[in-house]
Amino acid sequence: MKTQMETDLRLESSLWVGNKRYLAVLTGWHLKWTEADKKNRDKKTVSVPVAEVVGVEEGRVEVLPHKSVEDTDRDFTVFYVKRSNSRTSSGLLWRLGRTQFTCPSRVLRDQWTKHLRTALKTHSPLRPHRLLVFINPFGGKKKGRQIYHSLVAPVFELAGISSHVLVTERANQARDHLLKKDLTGFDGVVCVGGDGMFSEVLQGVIGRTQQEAGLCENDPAVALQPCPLHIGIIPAGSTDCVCYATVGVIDPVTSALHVVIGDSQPLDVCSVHHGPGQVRYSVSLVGYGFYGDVLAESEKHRWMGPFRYDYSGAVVFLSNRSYRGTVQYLPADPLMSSPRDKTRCLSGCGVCAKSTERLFTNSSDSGSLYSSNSGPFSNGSEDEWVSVDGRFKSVSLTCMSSSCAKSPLGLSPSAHLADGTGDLILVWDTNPLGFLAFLYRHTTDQDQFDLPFVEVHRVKAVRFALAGGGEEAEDSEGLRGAVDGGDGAYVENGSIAGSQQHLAAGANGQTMTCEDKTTSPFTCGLCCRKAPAVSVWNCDGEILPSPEICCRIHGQLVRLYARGIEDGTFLEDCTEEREECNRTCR
Ligand SMILES: CCCCCCCCCCCCC/C=C/[C@@H](O)[C@H](COP(=O)(O)O)NC(=O)CCCCC
Ligand SMILES: Nc1ncnc2c1ncn2[C@@H]1O[C@H](COP(=O)(O)OP(=O)(O)O)[C@@H](O)[C@H]1O
Ligand SMILES: [Ca+2]
Repeated sequence: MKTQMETDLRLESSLWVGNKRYLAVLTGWHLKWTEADKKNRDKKTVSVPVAEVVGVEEGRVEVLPHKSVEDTDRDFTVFYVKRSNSRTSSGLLWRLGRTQFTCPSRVLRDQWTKHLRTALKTHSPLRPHRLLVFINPFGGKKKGRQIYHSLVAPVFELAGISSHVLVTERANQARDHLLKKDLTGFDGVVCVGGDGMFSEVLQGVIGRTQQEAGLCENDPAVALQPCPLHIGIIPAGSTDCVCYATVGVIDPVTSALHVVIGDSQPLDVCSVHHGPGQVRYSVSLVGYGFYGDVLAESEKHRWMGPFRYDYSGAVVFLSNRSYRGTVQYLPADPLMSSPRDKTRCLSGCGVCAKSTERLFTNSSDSGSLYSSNSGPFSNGSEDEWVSVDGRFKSVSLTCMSSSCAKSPLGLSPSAHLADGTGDLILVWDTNPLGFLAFLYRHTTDQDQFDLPFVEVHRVKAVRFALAGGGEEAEDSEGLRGAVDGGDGAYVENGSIAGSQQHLAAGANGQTMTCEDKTTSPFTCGLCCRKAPAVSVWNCDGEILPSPEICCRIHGQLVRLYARGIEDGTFLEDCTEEREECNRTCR
């Protein structure tokens, strides 16, 4: 049955596209046009959901690479999302589709543009009108500014979005701006950069929301307030994992289109409490051991650009480290899903949809995870925690698959973007060949969890402590203790990179100075009599100063301008008209 709105918006006319006549129909939900002068079986219909119309302009208009307008009074141009057939990565590339229609009269042209604009307003309530854009000019291959101005700004302009653009001059400028400045009137924040830049925006947006709600974000017991501002990511970094895992492709135009049509993807966030009053938020990797060491090593080679991770990965792999620790985790409900169930979280994911209901109605998944009068390491449901003590190559927690170009299925291929859980991956100490096999499987579709020294658990919270109170670190030969007032592992003279003599963390904020005074703790690892006993945590590309942490997953705390990964397989062999297909072709 048609709604009143659909009836009001319905328009049907015979229009021309080039030298062919089409029957064009605007229903409440779709704009369709079908060739009029062909026999039935040859007729092709193009159908665009109104929600995917980017803009409507009078005249014959072009936008990319440069804007040009031929102002004729019987023409109008419709811009919309067009999916590209090329399948180079896990999701679908979006392009700006454009069709120029010619009407029999100016009156009819004005009727079409008016109806289309009304339909857009009615169907896409989350389309942004005003955006705050942060560009990191130094991220990735240093092309952030160019990417924004040549590929993204024209699309924003076409969609009638007004953007306030800030090119950052220092690290944490975007975070500080979001925490302190007036944000009235902005619908969303867009970051042009990599995961580090996204992380800054995440800290700012979540922090600001909690400040305004009067909540203490440092207390792991507090149920955090979901953030009203949407976040858009224009990929221009090195790993771009958050973009890859939520869109499926690293492509600035695709991401810009998700922003302008006001797509909305909820995202789980992990709060990582790493000392009294110290919290950071992560959506992808919280990793100790291998991933922490790779990040610490890579910071010294930023000049290499994205290749620094390959180089540092090789250096760290060759240093063959493993670390002792106690990992405790609070398992998620095994009936909901499992990290080994071979499903994938795709656009419109049923597991995430069910979780929305559960997360916002069931208090046991939100506020009462920790009782507010007890610390994060002791709470009402202590007997539910599982404790594992041992020596690990790596300990990783991820709220999403964390897929990226290096690993198209990610650290945990069946993880969900918005189910309120994270996946904890424990890789026990093993021989270098075994660990290489584990790493290599990330680049293929082989199951990286199907190895005897790997385990994976779906969890709601995790705690990590140095085994034996960090005694092993203090005992390490080749390291002599030096108290430095609480900075953490691999802090080089108080900062992460840049000095000659390095320090390694001991327990309780104590750091150790390497006697050999080599430039890097990792090359040192090959020459010191004993390797450092403590690694660092990699929190979405930032090094945490303390090895002892407590993490809690907050279901659907933020929203991205994205819709999850679209499964393109159906488009290729789809014989239905797009509006009949209830999968990707919706
Ligand atoms: C023998 C082949 C080995 C290949 C191993 C592939 C494993 C890849 C898993 C990558 C997970 C990425 C998780 C995301 C981390 C980012 O937040 C972080 C910062 O990114 P950016 O701000 O864009 O610089 N990136 C990393 O920590 C890099 C990890 C690279 C590990 C090899
Ligand atoms: N203008 C700037 N100068 C130096 N560092 C910056 C600037 N703007 C942002 N940053 C920092 O740069 C780091 C890396 O940025 P990112 O965009 O993630 O690039 P990449 O993916 O190459 O690491 C982030 O941690 C961010 O805080
Ligand atoms: Ca999740």
